[in-house]
Amino acid sequence: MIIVRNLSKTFPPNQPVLSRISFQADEGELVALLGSSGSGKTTLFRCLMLKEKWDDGQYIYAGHDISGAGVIEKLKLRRDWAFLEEKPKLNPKKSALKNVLSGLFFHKAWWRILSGTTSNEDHMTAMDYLDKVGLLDKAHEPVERLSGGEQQRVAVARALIRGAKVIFADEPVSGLDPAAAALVMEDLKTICQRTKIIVFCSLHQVELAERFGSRIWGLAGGKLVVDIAGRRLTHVEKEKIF
Ligand SMILES: Nc1ncnc2c1ncn2[C@@H]1O[C@H](COP(=O)(O)OP(=O)(O)OP(=O)(O)O)[C@@H](O)[C@H]1O
Repeated sequence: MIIVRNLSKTFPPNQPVLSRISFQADEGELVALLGSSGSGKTTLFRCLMLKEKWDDGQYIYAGHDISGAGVIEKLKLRRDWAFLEEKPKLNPKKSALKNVLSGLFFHKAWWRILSGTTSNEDHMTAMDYLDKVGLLDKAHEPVERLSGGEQQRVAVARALIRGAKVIFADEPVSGLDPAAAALVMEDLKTICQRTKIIVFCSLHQVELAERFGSRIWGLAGGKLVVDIAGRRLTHVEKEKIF
C-alpha cells in the first residue's frame, strides 16, 4: 500500500508543479493518471520513484515512512519498483526470452552470470511470464522483429520477473495504434488484478483510462482534481482535467 500526504514540489527558481498531493493506492489497483502536457505527471512519478526530491509531504510505502530514505534504502526500494517508458529499453538483437531473463541479473548466482548460463527454473519462469503477456509463441524472436506493443509487453514481463510490486508506466502506449495500446493495457490490468501489484499509468487517452483504470486521477494546476473509481468521466470531470 502507498500513502502520500500533502506532497508538494516546486522547480527552481519558482515553478510550483505539484501542490499538496494526497492519496492512498492499494494492491491490485491500476491507477490511470490523466493530465494535459506539462501538468506534472512525470514529475509525480519521479517523486514516487524517489528519483526527484520534493519540498514537503509524507510518503509511506508498505507501512514505512520513506520520506527521508537514505541511499541504501532507496536502492533496496527501487528493486520493488519498475518503470515502463514509452519506448522500452530492450536489447533489440536478443530474443524476447533473453530480454525477460535479463530482469533476473541481480538475482542470479555469480557463476551463472560469469558463464552466461540460465537455470531451468529461471527459463521456465521467464516462459511463464511471456505466456502471461501472450507472447509465448514469440519467445525466441529477436525483439527488433516484434511490434511496438509486443516490445512493451516484453518490458512488462521483464518487470514482473524482477519481482516488481509497483509499476510506473509513463505513457506506455502513446506510440501505439489503438488495438496494440488496448492489448498492452489489458495485460497491465490482468496482471495487476492477478498478482496484486500496483500500476500507476499516465495516459493521454481518456477512453483508455475509463476502460482499464480501476481508479482514475486527474492532475491539473499541480493538484489531483479528480480521484474516482474507474468509470466514464463526466463532462465536468473532463473539463477539470483538460
Ligand atoms: N528538471 C526540471 N527542471 C525545471 N522544470 C521542470 C523539470 N522537469 C519538469 N519541469 C517542468 O515541470 C512541469 C511538469 O513537467 P512534467 O514532465 O512532469 O509534465 P507531464 O505532465 O509529464 O508532461 P507530458 O504529458 O508533456 O509528458 C513542466 O512545466 C516542465 O517544464
